[in-house]
Amino acid sequence: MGQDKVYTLSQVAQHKSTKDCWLVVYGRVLNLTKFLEEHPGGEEVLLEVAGKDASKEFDTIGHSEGAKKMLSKFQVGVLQGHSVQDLGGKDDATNESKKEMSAFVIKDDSSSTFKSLFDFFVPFMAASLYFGYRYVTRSDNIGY
Ligand code: HEM
Repeated sequence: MGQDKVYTLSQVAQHKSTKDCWLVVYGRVLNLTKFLEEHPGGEEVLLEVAGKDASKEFDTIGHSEGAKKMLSKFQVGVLQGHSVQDLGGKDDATNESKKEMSAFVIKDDSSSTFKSLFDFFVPFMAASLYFGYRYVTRSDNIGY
């Protein structure tokens, strides 16, 4: 309800009392008035950042997935310049599809390829020279 409404930070700043407490987390404008007393972290911390962007503080605490999913319940709009997808549940699916692809790298070690060719070539040349020499100096070709 009214979640697409766009607010500026100065509009959010008008709501920073115990009876009217808004704040911004991850680009969402949240009305936490009813949540103040229920917040497991206490109402003081929320009132300290009331009317402001509290994304950093929300993050620093290391809120649970459950806490993150609660955000959309209190949402009354979005902060100007932000577009927000619903975090509720979707996040897990997104993370799931982000599973990294591991690349198969065929090791292209050209120096070792060259080395094995060379290893073959040297004895081959040596054998050719040896048998070539034996051939031209063989004792039964004296007719030439
Ligand atoms: C904006 C909406 C917020 C919601 C829905 C929310 C919700 C919650 C929930 C459910 C918990 C219980 C622990 C957990 O599940 O992670 C919690 C704990 C806490 N929250 Fe929040 N919170 C909000 C904002 C904030 C902000 C802005 C601050 C700090 C400025 C804050 C500070 C804390 C602290 C200090 C705790 C206690 C952590 C502990 O005992 O380890 N919360 N909050």
